[in-house]
Amino acid sequence: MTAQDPALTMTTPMIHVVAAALVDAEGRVLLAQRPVGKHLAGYWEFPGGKVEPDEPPLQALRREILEEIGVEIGTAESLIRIPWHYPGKSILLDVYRVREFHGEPRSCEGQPLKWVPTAALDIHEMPPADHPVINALRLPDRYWITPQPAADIEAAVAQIDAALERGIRLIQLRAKGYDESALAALAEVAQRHVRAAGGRLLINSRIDLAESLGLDGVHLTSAQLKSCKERPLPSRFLVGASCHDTAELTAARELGVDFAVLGPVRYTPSHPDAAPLGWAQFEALCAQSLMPVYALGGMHLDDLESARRYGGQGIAGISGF
Ligand SMILES: Nc1nc2c([nH]c(=O)n2[C@H]2C[C@H](O)[C@@H](COP(=O)(O)OP(=O)(O)OP(=O)(O)O)O2)c(=O)[nH]1
Ligand SMILES: [Mg+2]
Repeated sequence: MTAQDPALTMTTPMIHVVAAALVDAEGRVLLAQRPVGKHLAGYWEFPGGKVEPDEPPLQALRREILEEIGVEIGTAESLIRIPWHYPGKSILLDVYRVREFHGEPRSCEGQPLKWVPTAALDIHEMPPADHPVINALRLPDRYWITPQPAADIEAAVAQIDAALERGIRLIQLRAKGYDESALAALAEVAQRHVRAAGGRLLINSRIDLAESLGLDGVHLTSAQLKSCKERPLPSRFLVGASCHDTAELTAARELGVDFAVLGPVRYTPSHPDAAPLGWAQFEALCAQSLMPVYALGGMHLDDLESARRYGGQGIAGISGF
């Protein structure tokens, strides 16, 4: 990710910018090209603009989208907020996902428009503040971590199939008790099943296996965050990381991981000594994280709404959902 201007952090007033990721029936997202002569000219962005003084953000979003692309939007779901410092200018990029809109988007200000499948969104043609937004659009709202898998591979795969059946599309394979050959065998079969369902499989901590078996990615432990000097796998892999505090979230960001899991939000019997963050602290940490963050620790399906309200991508957990 492009470095921010450290001299600006704290001092410059933040400009609140609202933007809409309009999603069509095929799952494509609308991008608009910034005009010549404006800040970040030529980059492809999510349509939107500055919130006026005392204007509620959602009202600003409606106004900007009508002004720029001539459509009226229905429900807008808060997706992610990225505070970003450009040289000479600091923004809070506040992005909403909009699936309901009336009318065909048209260019009202002469700006070129295009629909892009989320898988094809390209960081190189989008403003730096938008890079984490791409991950937020691609990631689901539930991240399931396998419980200690059953001793035999068939039963372990059946657990994964059951999760796919429940609509889970992002899975972390965590199989601590498995020996080397059983782990590789399980990972290969699990990956095939998850991919066939259109999901993604990350393996816990084993960067080497993610690469050699061609898995979708790896989930780094907080200890690995300290030992890794750079992002361990290229961008075609998904890299997640376990974080508990600001320092770990900062380390994750500096490594360029795609998303974090943050917790424990609640007390959990699996980590009786860890002090729960609670939602207020979860929210404060998310707001500065600059990446999608899943809430972990005692999460159930009915916590999903809170996780999203407090700025998270969704919930992560082993049991619970
Ligand atoms: N709309 C939008 N702006 C973005 C994105 N990413 C990003 O860094 N920005 C920056 C570019 C600008 O510095 C600022 C948005 O300002 P803007 O120029 O669009 O504001 P506006 O539509 O209200 O237009 P105006 O005040 O210049 O007439 O946020 C994005 O995805 N969408
Ligand atoms: Mg604009």
